[in-house]
Formats: sequence, C-alpha cells, structure tokens
Amino acid sequence: MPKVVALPRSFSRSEEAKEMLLQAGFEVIWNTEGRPLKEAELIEVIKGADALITGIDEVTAKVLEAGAPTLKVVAKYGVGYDNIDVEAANRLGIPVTITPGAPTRSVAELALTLMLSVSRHIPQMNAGVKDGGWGRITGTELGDKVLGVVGLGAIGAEVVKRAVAFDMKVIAYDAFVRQDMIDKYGVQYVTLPELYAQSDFITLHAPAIPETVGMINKESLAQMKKSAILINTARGDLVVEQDLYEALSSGQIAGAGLDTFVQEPPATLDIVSLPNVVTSPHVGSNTVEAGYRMAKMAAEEAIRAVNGEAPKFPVKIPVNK
Ligand SMILES: NC(=O)C1=CN([C@@H]2O[C@H](COP(=O)(O)OP(=O)(O)OC[C@H]3O[C@@H](n4cnc5c(N)ncnc54)[C@H](O)[C@@H]3O)[C@@H](O)[C@H]2O)C=CC1
Ligand SMILES: O=C(O)CCC(=O)C(=O)O
Repeated sequence: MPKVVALPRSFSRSEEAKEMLLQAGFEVIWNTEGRPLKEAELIEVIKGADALITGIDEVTAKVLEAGAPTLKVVAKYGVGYDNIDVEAANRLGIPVTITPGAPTRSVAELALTLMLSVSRHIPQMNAGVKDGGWGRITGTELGDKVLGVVGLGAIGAEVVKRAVAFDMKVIAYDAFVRQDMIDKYGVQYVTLPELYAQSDFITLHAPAIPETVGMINKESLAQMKKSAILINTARGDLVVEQDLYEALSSGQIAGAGLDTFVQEPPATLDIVSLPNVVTSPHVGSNTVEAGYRMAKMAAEEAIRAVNGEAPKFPVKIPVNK
C-alpha cells in the first residue's frame, strides 16, 4: 500500500482530496502536531513514504535523503517552495511540485485586508471598543494613493485588480513586464528606487531568492516616504527585521502589515508589539477555498507520482538561500 505523508494543518479539511487519496489506495499519515514539522521530526515520518505533501515544514537535504529510497514526489501545498531543498531533491531524483494559482486570490485578499487594517487602525479601535472605550482614530484612504507592487506575478496581479477598484494608482517592479497589466490596469513599471520613493503602500509578492532576501533593509527603508506602509505577505526573509523595527519605531515609515516572518512564530515580539504594525500568523492562503484547491492539486500530484506519471507542476530551480 503506498504511503503519503500529508502535513499541512488544513489539508485534512478537504474531503475531496482525502477521498482521492483513499480511493487511490494510499495509507495517509497526518500531522497531528498542528504546526509545521522541523527537520528531525520529518526525518522520522518520511521513512518509507511514497509521497510527501508539505506546507512550510523543513524539507531539508537530510529529510530528502531519509525519504529517498521510496519517495516519489514532494508536493508543495502552495506556491512558495523556499522551505524545500530543491537542489537536493534534484540530485536525488525526487520531483518537487507546487499548486500554482490555488492560493492566489486568498493571499491577495489578505494583502488588501492588511492595507486597510493598518491605514484605518482597525485592530487598535477594535480592542478599544471591546474594552468599553470609544477611541476614534483618524485613518487614511487607499483611494488616489500610489501602490508599489514588488513582484507582479499571480498574487501581485490579483492585488493590482483590487487596488485599482479602490482607485489606487499602481506602480510595479518585476524582471518580467506584463503588457496586460499595463493595458488593463495602467500599471507603470519602475525601478526599485523609484518604487520605494513614490509609493504610499508597498506590497511584497516576490519569492524568497538570493536577489530578494533582505531587500527591505536600512537603505531601502530610507528611500521610502515617512507616510509609507509596508505589506509583506510574501516571505519574512525579504525583510531585515531589525532594520524594519527601527524604521517603524523612529517614524522612518508609518506602518506595516506582516503575515510572514524570518522565523515563525517570530523570534522576538519587538516588531509585532509596535502599535503601527498589524500582523497575522502566515495565513495568506489559509482559507477554506484556497485550502480546498491546494489540497486537491497536491493530492493529484501524489497520485500521479505513485502511478509513474510525470508531474504536472514541477519546479526545478532552487529558491533556497
Ligand atoms: N503568505 C502566504 O500564505 C503565502 C505567501 N506566498 C508567497 O508569495 C510569493 C508569490 O507567489 P505567486 O504570485 O503565486 O508567485 P509567481 O511566481 O506567480 O510570482 C512571483 C513574481 O515575482 C517576480 N520576481 C522574481 N524575482 C524577483 C525580484 N528579484 N524582484 C521582483 N520580482 C521578482 C517573478 O518574476 C514573478 O512575477 C510566493 O513565492 C510565496 O513566497 C504564496 C502563497 C501563500
Ligand atoms: O502552507 C502554508 O500554510 C503556507 C503556504 C505558502 O506560504 C505558500 O504557498 O507559499
């Protein structure tokens, strides 16, 4: 009986994906920890598995080596695969797959949620009113503001659509220019320094790769407007957190909405305790709908792999640091 290790917390909510695996004759090993697994834990559970469905667990070279004798696929439940050592997987002949498009709308909606929450001070007022207070904090509109999108791929594009509906003007930085974004939404491609200098809101949607890791640092923060609000639903590694902490504390920038952190949960509460920061615990794709799509697509990849079929959405290029 083929064995699949299914780790993402919300995978088990998808009845259809579960049923697909059971119909395909899989024994399914669930993650009962309720959190992503560390390398040492994964090394134990991976042994003898034919397929691994992973969220943001530590799929290192050692994990892949432990699974290599039987492992036929590592199916990422999502799109950001920086938690998987793709180079080691390539070397061991284990395909790595992702679920492109499945989390897109949910992450875009969270980016907008964070923009609105920071600019309208929703968490502070919510806490105040629940506490019996009536502290009315003056906010700012999104309308007529400049949104700078770093990484105009699937999620970035969905953010643009929504931002334009809020009457925002959108500028973007990406190595690839999408003509449809220019034609349909009037997106203007700019250099990174231009984006930092002109944006009222900056939203990150690029993968964690050597070119992007640490891109939000003392230098880039110094180029931003004092009224700028930074949104990060991409990866914590894009930000030098100490530099962001200093910029937010000193008024170098006005606020931040953060879903992702270098270490999750964050190593210290310094940034998240700041009054001008709104956070969430890496839940960009954590919706019923995205979970359903990601689970189905990842289950399909696991089934394809045990049937000896080629993966549908393989990734080859490592994005690890
Ligand atoms: N918070 C969450 O729960 C989630 C976070 N993510 C993150 O969002 C990222 C983006 O996802 P998608 O839009 O689906 O990926 P995508 O591959 O469709 O888009 C990424 C875009 O970034 C661009 N890019 C690459 N290198 C760049 C650089 N140096 N500077 C600027 N742009 C660059 C690419 O050209 C591409 O257009 C993922 O890599 C992942 O890290 C994804 C899903 C859920
Ligand atoms: O597995 C998760 O919960 C997060 C998924 C994610 O961040 C991604 O798709 O890049």
